[in-house]
Amino acid sequence: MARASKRSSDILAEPTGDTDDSPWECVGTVCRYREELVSLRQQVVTDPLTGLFNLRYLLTSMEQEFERTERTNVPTALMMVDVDHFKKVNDRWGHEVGNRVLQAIADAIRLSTRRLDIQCRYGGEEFAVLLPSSSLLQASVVAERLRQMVEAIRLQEGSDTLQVTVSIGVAMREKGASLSTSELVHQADIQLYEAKRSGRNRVCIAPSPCSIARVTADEKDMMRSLFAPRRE
Ligand SMILES: Nc1nc2c(ncn2[C@@H]2O[C@H](COP(=O)(O)OP(=O)(O)OP(=O)(O)O)[C@@H](O)[C@H]2O)c(=O)[nH]1
Repeated sequence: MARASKRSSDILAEPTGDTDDSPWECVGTVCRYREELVSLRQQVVTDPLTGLFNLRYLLTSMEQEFERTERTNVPTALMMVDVDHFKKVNDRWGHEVGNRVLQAIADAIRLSTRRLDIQCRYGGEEFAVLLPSSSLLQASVVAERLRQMVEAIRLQEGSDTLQVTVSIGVAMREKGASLSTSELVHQADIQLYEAKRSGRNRVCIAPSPCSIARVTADEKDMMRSLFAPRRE
């Protein structure tokens, strides 16, 4: 499972149709221009903090995958992932450490999903993963794997160890469903809200009940110490 995953740069460095002996590749100033073009294409669809795709790319990809679902009769799933109590992380450790947490979660998303999946930062401390050709059951397995992977992350901050969890909502679009991109996001968000409401650190998928978070006593102690008032 642990393997290099796709980054947005993989897709964006795709060939432009020029052949190896194209002037784009071998004439000095023109070569530089081509690199700038690739870099600009990359910036337009990439979240700079995490290197994941941004919302713009997610929405375009959802439209494409919905078309594929209509043609192939294979569903598309969406996971919405939100960091639990992230404000407390920022408040206690500062924004820079908060950013490191977001980067670590982005790495976990890359590692726990397939290269074909579209891994995005939706905004703030919320992420989205689009899973082409995936049923709700398949997506729920991926979501639970990600939940466990994030729960296992330990970030060292001075003499303290920092741990965070995520809540995840999953929804799916099948062939023939009159479900727009924003409606699919909304359905996954409803499940995400349910995961938060029922205790956080869990995956919720309609119509199943939310999976029970497996937090050990040691981890609960860790969370308590993390969120305790700052020691002077
Ligand atoms: N470090 C950092 N913090 C961010 C970024 N974007 C948003 N945030 C912070 O994320 C926090 C989100 O807080 P809330 O929306 O209250 O959510 P929460 O504390 O995670 O609580 P629950 O979602 O209910 O578990 C806010 O403090 C934002 O300032 C970012 O790019 N970097």
